[in-house]
Amino acid sequence: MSLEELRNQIDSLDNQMLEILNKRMEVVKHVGELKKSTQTVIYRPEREKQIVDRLDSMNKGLLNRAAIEAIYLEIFAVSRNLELPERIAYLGPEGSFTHQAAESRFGAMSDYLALPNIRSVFESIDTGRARFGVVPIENNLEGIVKETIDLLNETDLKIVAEVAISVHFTFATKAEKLSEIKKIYSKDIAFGQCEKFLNDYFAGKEDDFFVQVDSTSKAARLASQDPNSAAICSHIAAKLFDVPILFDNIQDSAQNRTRFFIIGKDFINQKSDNDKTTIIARLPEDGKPGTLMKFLQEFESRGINLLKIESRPVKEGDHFNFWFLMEFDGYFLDESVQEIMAKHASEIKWLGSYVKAI
Ligand SMILES: O=C(O)C(=O)C[C@]1(C(=O)O)C=C[C@@H](O)C=C1
Repeated sequence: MSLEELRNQIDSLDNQMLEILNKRMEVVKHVGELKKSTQTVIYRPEREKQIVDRLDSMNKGLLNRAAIEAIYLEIFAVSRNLELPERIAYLGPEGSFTHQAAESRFGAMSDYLALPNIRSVFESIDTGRARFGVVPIENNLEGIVKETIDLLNETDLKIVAEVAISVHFTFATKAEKLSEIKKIYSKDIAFGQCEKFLNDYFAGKEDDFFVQVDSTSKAARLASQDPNSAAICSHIAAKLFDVPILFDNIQDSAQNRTRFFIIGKDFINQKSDNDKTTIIARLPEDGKPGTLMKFLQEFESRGINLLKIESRPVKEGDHFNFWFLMEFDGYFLDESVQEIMAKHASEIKWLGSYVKAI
């Protein structure tokens, strides 16, 4: 068949797809009207997962799961915007890994708001400037992002979903030679993830050679303004700010992944077939041995699989007291989870139950 004939086939299929997509949007519009009249939330991550799972399981064609998911995330984003445009705040500026995580979930069509720090993302949701926020929670090499879990403890915002993306760092600079570089900008966590590279090329430099900034894309912007500096940043940020990439993939591990939370106000997911729950536990500070162990046994005895436990200082008085962020398999209304939540009601703050992505 000639190229022209093949293209004619594509045109005809595109016409059919457009017609079907418009039909889908008609139905979505009705869903939006229904949700408006019943005041229910638009974004339903568990329903989106169900749709992708179903399509993947019945799929017999050339598309793989990742391709189906990528196409449908855009369709969902367009659908949600048709139902009710909702703004998404993220730790910016544009080109940050958080931006990449936000786009991987909310698609290119959503209305985004880049904010300078994690606290302002939380505040934007609290004040209604944005409906959802995207913030980093942990990296598999560096560990937890303390600011995010401290803010989850301080505020009443809930976890709507989790997203994980692979992190690749580049070393970008306008300098012609490495010897011309007088400082390197990056985020604390990124410096930590590129230690081997920094030791190979910049061992023995003074502490002020490494300048910590709020985000890796801010680092790229600063490096674009000063040819005697460099940035450790994402590929997109280097491109966005026009800073040439001198070295690519400089991270210590090829398996470098960051996990992000999508947070929202007054948000409760419906149960899916694969949920995770996050809580904060403030156990009594009576100094009795075994308090934490007894609490953990509540999970073990009910067959609940614990996934994570992180301790954070209470920051009151001069004691060494801690609270714990805990994650486990299951949905908050599961009978076994409810038993623990009821028994320890005054000690537990529920942060959300959401589709497990990791
Ligand atoms: O099923 C819904 O609740 C919808 O609003 C429709 C729809 C979709 O496009 O299929 C859109 C947004 C939700 O996040 C989930 C699904």
